[in-house]
Amino acid sequence: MTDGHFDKIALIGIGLIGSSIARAVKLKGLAKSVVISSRSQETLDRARELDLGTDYVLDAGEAVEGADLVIVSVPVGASGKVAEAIAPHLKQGAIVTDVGSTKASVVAQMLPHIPKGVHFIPGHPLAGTEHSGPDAGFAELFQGRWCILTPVHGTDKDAKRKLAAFWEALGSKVDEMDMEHHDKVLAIVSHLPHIIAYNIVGTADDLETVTESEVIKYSASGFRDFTRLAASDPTMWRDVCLHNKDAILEMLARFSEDLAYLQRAIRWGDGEKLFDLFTRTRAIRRSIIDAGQDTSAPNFGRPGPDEKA
Ligand SMILES: NC(=O)c1ccc[n+]([C@@H]2O[C@H](COP(=O)([O-])OP(=O)(O)OC[C@H]3O[C@@H](n4cnc5c(N)ncnc54)[C@H](O)[C@@H]3O)[C@@H](O)[C@H]2O)c1
Ligand SMILES: O=C(O)C(=O)C[C@]1(C(=O)O)C=C[C@@H](O)C=C1
Repeated sequence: MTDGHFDKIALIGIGLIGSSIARAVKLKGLAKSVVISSRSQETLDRARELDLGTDYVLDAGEAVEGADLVIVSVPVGASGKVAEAIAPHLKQGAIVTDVGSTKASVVAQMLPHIPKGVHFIPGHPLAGTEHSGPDAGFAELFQGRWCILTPVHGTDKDAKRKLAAFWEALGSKVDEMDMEHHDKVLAIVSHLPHIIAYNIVGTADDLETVTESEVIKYSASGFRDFTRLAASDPTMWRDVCLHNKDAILEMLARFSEDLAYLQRAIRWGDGEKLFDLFTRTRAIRRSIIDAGQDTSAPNFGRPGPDEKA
């Protein structure tokens, strides 16, 4: 097998991430066979209609028989049960990975079930959208995005290299993190933004009853752009919140302290504090775009022709 290629890949879960992997593997010819497994016959039938793989099975254990690479792409709260189901069917030397948005909990759930001689290397592609299901995926999803691996102690270096090469073949940049550090970083850059988006949509909806007027109807592009994340899958984000609870609560506390600072500056009319904060944070947002991390609206946030940079 050359770098990034595997004879047989098994995809457990074929939603946005699983189907994006399937499409990219097919486009780049990274596997001789791709077995797709979903617990839902309807989802499996749709995956077949979309021609995402070579074989389609309901039973995850059957799917991983003889597989060289197994990728678990299910809500993080389900990863332990999937690991338990596939464990007896994994071949020696196989690589098992996941794509879960939290890592410490996934490792705690999956690692106890992984047999000796099988390489478990947790992963997380920092790429996605607010959409779900096999129709939502696209081959380019991972292009130019980070994929974080959080190897457990004693991980085989050759297996790790093969998995990193696979993600690089999908277009990702690969880095490694300790799983606890990953969960803290993702709590602020991903989990908190989703929680805030869900929350503000709820607040706006509640205000409609309080103001006895239509609030959401008059929301403009700012509200729409800010709350895109609130369209994300409830099952996925329920699980993220429950399985990264400590890091999320720590970041929520920090965020609330900073919000109190902002609230106080508004209450006391401290325009200088507000201006300084907004200037600093706008520069940070622009640096994210300049670093090429934001592909949603490449020109969004850049200074207009009449704006000072
Ligand atoms: N959506 C994103 O932007 C994104 C980005 C990076 C990582 N992830 C992670 O990828 C994983 C999959 O997310 P997604 O966006 O592809 O979700 P999705 O809802 O699009 O697909 C989830 C898949 O898991 C299956 N599934 C659901 N519950 C299951 C269960 N209890 N047992 C077995 N299979 C089950 C579904 O049938 C579906 O095939 C999650 O762990 C998520 O945290 C998501
Ligand atoms: O772009 C989006 O809509 C996403 O939610 C993708 C996103 C994120 O950036 O927060 C969401 C969850 C992940 O685990 C990784 C990426």
